[in-house]
Amino acid sequence: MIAVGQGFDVHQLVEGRPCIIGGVTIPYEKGLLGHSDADVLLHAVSDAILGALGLGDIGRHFPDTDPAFKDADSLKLLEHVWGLARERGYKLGNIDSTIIAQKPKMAPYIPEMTEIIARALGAEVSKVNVKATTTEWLGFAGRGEGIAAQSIVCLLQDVISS
Ligand SMILES: Nc1ccn([C@@H]2O[C@H](COP(=O)(O)O)[C@@H](O)[C@H]2O)c(=O)n1
Ligand SMILES: C[C@@]1(CO)OP(=O)(O)OP(=O)(O)OC[C@H]1O
Repeated sequence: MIAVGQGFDVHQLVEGRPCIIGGVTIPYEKGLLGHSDADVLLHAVSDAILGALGLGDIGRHFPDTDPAFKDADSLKLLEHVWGLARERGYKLGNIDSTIIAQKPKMAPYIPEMTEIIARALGAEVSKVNVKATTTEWLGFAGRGEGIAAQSIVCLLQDVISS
C-alpha cells in the first residue's frame, strides 16, 4: 500500500535566534522564531508524514502551548513522528522538499540536511531530496521576513497476502 502526504510551514526571521534548517545550524544574521527551534524544513517533513498517516499535524502532537516543547529539537520531534509511521509498518518510498528563502544561501548545507533527514527516517540518502528556491524578491520570503518549506512524502506499507 502507498500513502502520500504533504506538509507546509513558515517561520518568521528575526534577530537573536539561530537559523536551524533541516537540522543544520546555518551561519546567518537572523534566525527562525518559534516555540521550538523553529526548524521549518523538519516541520514540513513531519507534517507530510503525519498527513500520509492521517494523523493531523505537528501542532496536534506537540502543542505550542506545552512548555515541554519550548526550544524543542525538531529532529527529536521528527524521530517521534517517524516512530508512528514505523509502528504502522511503513517505510519511506521517497520524500521531496523545497525550502523557500531569499537568503541565506542553502545550497552548501543541502547535502548535510539530506543526510540528517535520511538518517531520521531510516532510509537511504537517495530516497531524500531537498531543494531551495528564492521567490525573486517577491512576498514575505523575498523581503526576508520569513522562510517557508514544503514537503511531499510517499510511504510504502507491505501488504501480507494469504
Ligand atoms: N535560499 C536559497 C535559494 C536558492 N538557492 C539555490 O539557488 C538556485 C537558484 O534559485 P532561484 O530561486 O533563482 O531558482 C536554486 O537552484 C537553489 O539551489 C539556494 O541555495 N538558497
Ligand atoms: C513545533 C511547535 C511545538 O513546539 O512549535 P513551533 O516551533 O512554533 O512550530 P509550528 O510550526 O508553528 O507548529 C508546531 C508547534 O506546535
